[in-house]
Amino acid sequence: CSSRRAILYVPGDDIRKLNKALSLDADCIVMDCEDGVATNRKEEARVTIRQWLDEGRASNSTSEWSVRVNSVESDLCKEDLQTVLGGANKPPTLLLPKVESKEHIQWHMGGCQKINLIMYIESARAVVNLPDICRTAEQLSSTAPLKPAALVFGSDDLCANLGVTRSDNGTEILYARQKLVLVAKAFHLQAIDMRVQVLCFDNIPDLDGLQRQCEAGARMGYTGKQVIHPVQIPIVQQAFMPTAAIVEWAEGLIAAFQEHQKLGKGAFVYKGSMIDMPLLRQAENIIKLVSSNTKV
Ligand SMILES: CC(=O)SCCNC(=O)CCNC(=O)[C@H](O)C(C)(C)COP(=O)(O)OP(=O)(O)OC[C@H]1O[C@@H](n2cnc3c(N)ncnc32)[C@H](O)[C@@H]1OP(=O)(O)O
Ligand SMILES: CC(=O)C(=O)O
Ligand SMILES: [Mg+2]
Repeated sequence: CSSRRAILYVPGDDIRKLNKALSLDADCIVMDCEDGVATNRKEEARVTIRQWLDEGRASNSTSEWSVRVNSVESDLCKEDLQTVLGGANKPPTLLLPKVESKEHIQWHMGGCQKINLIMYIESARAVVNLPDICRTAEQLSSTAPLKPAALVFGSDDLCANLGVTRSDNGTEILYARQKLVLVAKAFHLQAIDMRVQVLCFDNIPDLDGLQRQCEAGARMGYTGKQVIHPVQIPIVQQAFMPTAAIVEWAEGLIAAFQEHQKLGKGAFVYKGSMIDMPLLRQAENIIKLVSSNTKV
């Protein structure tokens, strides 16, 4: 299946935006019950999402239509799950915000079926407990119906929790951003990067800033990013797809590696760099990324 490069939030109570999302090419649409929905509209969001699923509104869409419920600690989560999962058409993926401990995962692993699980890491406690959270999710998934699929870096809530204000490049949360990607890789989870802070200057979308931030995230090992507006989708999708030049380099390297193996050479020079097994693996990762990002 294709990986999630652009993950678009749509407030679950906003029918106009849900309809709009049908015409967009986001890899994953997040129908939100959480922070994009006003407190007095939570019920409206749940019911709208349930209806949307019941009516199979997105059945022809190539996007993955997922749902972000409210957090375990919010007192809204149980009702969200009952409504959102309480019909025949279940969302393929559930996003759990503000996961802070293995107990939160154990709470969720209780009662639903064969659904991908995406966990938000967005507090100091969550960053500290991250390996424990992932290990618990992995262990429980062998018997429970939720399948851990990805970690989301919730930079906005993390900043609120840390008592800092986010800068555009996010140096104040760099450690957490790097830790998340490292732990995600250790547990074979996709790492989904933070959303951009600045949307536009003088009403003109800051797409260059978005592009730069995607490239920085991709260099760290992230393979997708959260977006909140349609205009951001193609920039993110392109930034998380290796360029033609990189693919050509990787293909050439793999071919040269095979030739040198036949000659009994484990190390050789290709386009000015020393190549051995780890470089082969890096090149293979690029080819895998291209095929997982190509929708069929
Ligand atoms: C920290 C977090 O948790 S992030 C997640 C929570 N936040 C969100 O979910 C916010 C999602 N985004 C939005 O709601 C909107 O983009 C806003 C409120 C920021 C701006 O909305 P608008 O003022 O309507 O933006 P704008 O006028 O530029 O929109 C252009 C078109 O795109 C649509 N659109 C904008 N955002 C979205 C979206 N997220 N999903 C689908 N369609 C959208 C608008 O409805 C509009 O469509 P129309 O021309 O058919 O009316
Ligand atoms: C996206 C999100 O939930 C956050 O940044 O807090
Ligand atoms: Mg959040």
